[in-house]
Amino acid sequence: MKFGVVVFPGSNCDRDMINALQTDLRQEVITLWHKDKDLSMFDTGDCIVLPGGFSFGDYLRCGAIARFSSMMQSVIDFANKGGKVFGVCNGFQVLCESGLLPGVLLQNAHMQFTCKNTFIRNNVDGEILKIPVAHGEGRFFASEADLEEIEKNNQIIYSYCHEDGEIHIDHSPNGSIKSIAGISNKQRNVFGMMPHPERACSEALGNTDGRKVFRELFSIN
Ligand SMILES: NC(=O)CC[C@H](N)C(=O)O
Repeated sequence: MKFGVVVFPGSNCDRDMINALQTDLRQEVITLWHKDKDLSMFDTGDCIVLPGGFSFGDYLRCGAIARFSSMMQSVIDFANKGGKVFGVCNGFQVLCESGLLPGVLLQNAHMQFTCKNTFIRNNVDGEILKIPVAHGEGRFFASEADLEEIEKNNQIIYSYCHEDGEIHIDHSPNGSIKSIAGISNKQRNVFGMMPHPERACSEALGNTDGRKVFRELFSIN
């Protein structure tokens, strides 16, 4: 399986993502520039990754400008053909802005940028992972109708929780509705999450829980 990592002006987690995929997970990675649009080297078994950062300086709203880049039009077409797309942090914000995922990421409830380890629960197998967050606008919100759909289709892939697995708003770093840390689309080929699994893939960093996220979502070894 091949991964394409899209770089926007202001991306700052692209190197971490490429390094985690290549070095820690031993995957083939191609770096993509936001002004290009060619994805012909990927097939639908591959994955396009939108990394974290401050694309276009977070002006207007996080992800609102990146969503109009020529590469994003190709990424939307790729997703609509069934290709896998994964957005982390700013990448998640871009996916919501582009309509590939429902909902929106609002400013954190406490109005501050937060950078710390959090615990998240995988809602498929209940596994609890320690993964860091680093964002100012990570409070997931969706309309009542969208939220009903998201829950009905089991699209909440990760929820913030306590180390023991309890889900309560107090354990959320940003006040997300339903403690949502990550969701998928209904077809399960587009995924977005605020925590950064690529920052937790190396033994040198003292945490390899992030590898489990990539393995769970993309069935890689
Ligand atoms: N690390 C990131 O991707 C930051 C995301 C975003 N720009 C925010 O502060 O919310």
